[in-house]
Amino acid sequence: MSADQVVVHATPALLAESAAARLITSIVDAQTSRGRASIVLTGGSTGIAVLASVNASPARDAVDWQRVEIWWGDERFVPASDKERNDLQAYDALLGAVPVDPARVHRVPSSDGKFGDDAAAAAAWYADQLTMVNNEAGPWFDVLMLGLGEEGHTASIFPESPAAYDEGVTCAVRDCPKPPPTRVSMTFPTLARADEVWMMTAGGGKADAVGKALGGADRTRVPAAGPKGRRRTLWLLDQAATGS
Ligand SMILES: O=C(O)[C@H](O)[C@@H](O)[C@H](O)[C@H](O)COP(=O)(O)O
Repeated sequence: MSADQVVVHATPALLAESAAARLITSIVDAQTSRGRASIVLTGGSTGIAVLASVNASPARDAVDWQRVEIWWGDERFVPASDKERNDLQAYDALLGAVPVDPARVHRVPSSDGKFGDDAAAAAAWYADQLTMVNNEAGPWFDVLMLGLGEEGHTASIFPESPAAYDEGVTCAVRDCPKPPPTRVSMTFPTLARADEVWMMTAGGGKADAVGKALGGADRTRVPAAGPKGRRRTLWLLDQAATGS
C-alpha cells in the first residue's frame, strides 16, 4: 500500500473546486477504462461543497451520469425528508441536476422507511446491497470520499466506539457524539475496498486530527487514520487544516 499523499489548497473554496475537478476526471477515467464508475459520497460541509463544485463545473457533463454507482459512507438515520440526510444534501448540491440512474443511487433506508426505526435492519440491508452489487473481485469503489471530525472521526466511526471494532460491512451507530445521534455507517473493512480514498477537510480545528492520522495513530483512537486506498490515499486539505 502506497504512502498517503497530501495536497494542500490555500482556501476551502479552492479545495472544493480542485477536488471536484479531480472527481470528474476520476469518474471519466474509470468509465473509459472499465465502462462504469463507483463512488462513495460523504456528508459534512467539505463533502457537500465538493458536490456543489462538480455541479457548477463546465466539465460536469463529461461524466456519463447514467453509469455511476453512487453510495454513501454514512447516513443519518432520520426521516427521508429531514434536511440532515446526507442523500438529500447530495441531491440538492448535485444529484438532482444530473441524469443519474435511480437504480444506481444506493440510498441508506431512512428512519421512516421500510425498516421503521430499526437502524440495525437498515444497516444490514445496506450491507446486502453492497455485497450484491459488488460481486466481482477487486475494489468495490473507484473513489471513496470521507470527511473527518476534530476528534478524529470519519464516516460515522468515532474514537473508541463499537463501530471502530466492527468487522462487518456496515453498522448502526447510536448515541453518536455528532448529531443526529443515530446513523448507519460503512465499517473499516468496507472503507478498505476502494481504489482511492480521499480524506477531505478544511479548517484549523481539524489540524490536530489530521496530524495524528498522518502520524500513524491507531485507527480505533483516530478513525481517520484507518481508511486507505488500495492504490492511493489522498489527503485533500486547505492550508488551515495543516496547522501551519
Ligand atoms: O454524516 C456526517 O456527518 C459525515 O459523514 C461526517 O463524517 C463528516 O464528514 C465529518 O463530521 C466532517 O464534517 P465537516 O466537514 O462538516 O466538518
